[in-house]
Amino acid sequence: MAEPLIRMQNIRKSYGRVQALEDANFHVNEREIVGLLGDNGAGKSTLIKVLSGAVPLTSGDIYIRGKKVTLRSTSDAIAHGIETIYQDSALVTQLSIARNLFLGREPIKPPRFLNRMDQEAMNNVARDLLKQVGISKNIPPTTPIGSLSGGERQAVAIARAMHFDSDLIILDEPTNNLGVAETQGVLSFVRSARDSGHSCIFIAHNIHHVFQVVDRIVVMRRGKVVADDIDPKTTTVTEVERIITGMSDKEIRDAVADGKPSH
Ligand SMILES: Nc1ncnc2c1ncn2[C@@H]1O[C@H](COP(=O)(O)OP(=O)(O)OP(=O)(O)O)[C@@H](O)[C@H]1O
Repeated sequence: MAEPLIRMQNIRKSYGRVQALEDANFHVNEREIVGLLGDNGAGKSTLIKVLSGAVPLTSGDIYIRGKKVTLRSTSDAIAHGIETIYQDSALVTQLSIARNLFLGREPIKPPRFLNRMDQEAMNNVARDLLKQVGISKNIPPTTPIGSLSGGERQAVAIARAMHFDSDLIILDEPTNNLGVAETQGVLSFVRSARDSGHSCIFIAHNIHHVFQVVDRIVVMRRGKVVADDIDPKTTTVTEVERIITGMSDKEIRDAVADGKPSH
């Protein structure tokens, strides 16, 4: 079988005496959207922070396409093609969509020694990207981020990750505080990221949003991954909720072995 894009093996993370991750095993395949679910304190954010280089792991290994990597910082993770989009995705509200897409990585116009940003190149790329994620209608790339809705801002952050060729885009609660139409927009941006060859990890407390967009669901409990191959097409929301909160570890093992949670 092909190596997954990302494999995290026996990951442990302790914060003093708190064991946030306990031998967690997790993987993401190429072109796959994985939904990461779990109750408060289950360890989702810690797992993602370890993968995005934001916190160091205590022990365990991370592989990208089968090659072991060490992620010492968020820039390390970005250099390895892992981009994390938080709710407030570090966009600068006063700057245009185009400038935000290139923040810190602006193209320079020739002659290079004059060090002038290539505004036209940025606008052209921005126009294409906005079309790809489906928000090009009547929104010019020169529009300041401050005048976009929450959903459109998420789209810009996703477009940025797509343009800079992130293999894995991690979305931490991207639909929080969004209305129904905006949520549908964000879900479709996530699908377009997958369709153009990217993988995504999608974390959301709203399990219905997860069901609408992911290819596979992974559930964490008390620092461990307790189910990692739940198919949203053949499993119900109620069954997944039971795995998140209700079932004993043995019940989950039996249910996952049967391919379906028992009733
Ligand atoms: N910086 C920290 N210092 C100490 N303990 C922490 C820290 N961050 C997380 N923890 C603890 O680690 C455990 C896992 O927390 P984590 O935030 O990863 O869970 P989560 O599944 O993301 O929860 P939520 O859905 O509430 O965000 C919890 O017991 C939490 O209190």
